[in-house]
Amino acid sequence: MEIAIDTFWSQVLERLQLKLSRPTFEAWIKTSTPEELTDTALVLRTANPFAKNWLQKYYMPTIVEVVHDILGHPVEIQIKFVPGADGIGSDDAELFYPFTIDSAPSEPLAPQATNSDLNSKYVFSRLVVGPNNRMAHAASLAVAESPGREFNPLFLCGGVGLGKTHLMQAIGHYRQEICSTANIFYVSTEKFTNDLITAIRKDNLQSFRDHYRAADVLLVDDIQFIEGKEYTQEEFFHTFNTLHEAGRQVVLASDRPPNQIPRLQERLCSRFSMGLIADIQPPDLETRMAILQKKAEYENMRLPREVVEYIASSYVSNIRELEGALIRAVAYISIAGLPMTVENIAPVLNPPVEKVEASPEAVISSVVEALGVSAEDLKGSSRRREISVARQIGMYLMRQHTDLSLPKIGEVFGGKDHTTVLYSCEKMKDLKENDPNMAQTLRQLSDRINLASQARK
Ligand SMILES: Nc1ncnc2c1ncn2[C@@H]1O[C@H](COP(=O)(O)OP(=O)(O)OP(=O)(O)O)[C@@H](O)[C@H]1O
Repeated sequence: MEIAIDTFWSQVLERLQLKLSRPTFEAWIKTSTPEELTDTALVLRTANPFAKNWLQKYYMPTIVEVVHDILGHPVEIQIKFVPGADGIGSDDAELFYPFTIDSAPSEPLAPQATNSDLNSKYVFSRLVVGPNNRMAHAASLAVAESPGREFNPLFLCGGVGLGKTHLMQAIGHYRQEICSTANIFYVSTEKFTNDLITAIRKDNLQSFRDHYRAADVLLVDDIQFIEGKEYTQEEFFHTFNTLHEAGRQVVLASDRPPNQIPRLQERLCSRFSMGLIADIQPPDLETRMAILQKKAEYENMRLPREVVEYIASSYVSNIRELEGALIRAVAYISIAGLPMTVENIAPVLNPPVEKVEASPEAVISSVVEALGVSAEDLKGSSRRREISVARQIGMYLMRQHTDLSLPKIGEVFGGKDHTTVLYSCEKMKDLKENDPNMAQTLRQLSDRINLASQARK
């Protein structure tokens, strides 16, 4: 009997959903599509190369069994991934966890074994997956399902508040669920260092070593803070080697890739880079909206779409700040007894960052320090891309943080015309709204200027 491909696939999904865990189903199966079904073959297309690998390696027998059951005869199953055809990298790529504001939140995975090192909220099911973190999510899930195999270490890197800790701890929770006796250690680099210092002080180095080397999965957060700590690096090197050689999984999180961590021993740098470096970018508007919606669902809040869009547009580069803004807005609305509208929440959200008046010198030196150009470059006329972008950023920030007129700003930048200053300001304003990376850079620079200026007051 002939069966329509859509009907067939819904039946497959229905059955696989019962056989597989939710994150596995959501990440690997639900994102795949059947491309062709004949009497003898089924061709499946996956959403990313990880999914192809993973389905082939670990889920083929389950898929074969389910397909056989539905069709009543065996077929050959081919799994393929076509780069570019899946929406990876495209702006409108769909999210892994579709949900609507009116639906009840789906249950987070109930951990069967709890681990007091881990925050119970940082599970895969609470994480929104968008184009910004899709690869990091897929790699984390792969590591959680099959630690110590392919990506060892997994090095998660990305800016502040973008979900590195969340992903890392989700690996820990998921692994602990699969294997309740596994030793899952989550530790900040600071705690690792402090434990080491205490062990040395108490002349107890062996028990420190025994402890960390007993990990089945070692999750180390903020590894960039190991920079320059020679003794910690030495000890971590040996811990890392022992675990790696024994096929145990190491996951590291950092705000920058290993080769950009200053004063990191070469041998550690090369070890940190030998697995997979998965970066997390600032989320786009659609993903930010999805994050707010998901958060609201878990808190049992109903948010009008325009409110979600308004908050998501105001906070671009840090998900922690985005969540903080939502909490502030909700608290204000409930205390004031007002309806949840954009007009009502605007006063507590705007401006997200207080602007502090700064001197032109403070702006210049912040740009120089952060972007690695010289003051002469900023005042000169070089058209090299990194210099001209730094100059435009400097002009924009000077407009934001000082009272100088456009011609005066032009003077500070080595006698540029006021139309050049205006053009730079407009361009940066536009990029700030549309380019999450630039928004993050401008935000960090603004924070730096604020801090420097407050310190001087
Ligand atoms: N994709 C996401 N979906 C839902 N929530 C997210 C997502 N990414 C981050 N968050 C939430 O944002 C907050 C900050 O995330 P997290 O602490 O993991 O960031 P981080 O990158 O480790 O930050 P830091 O650099 O400060 O250590 C957390 O509450 C986390 O749950």
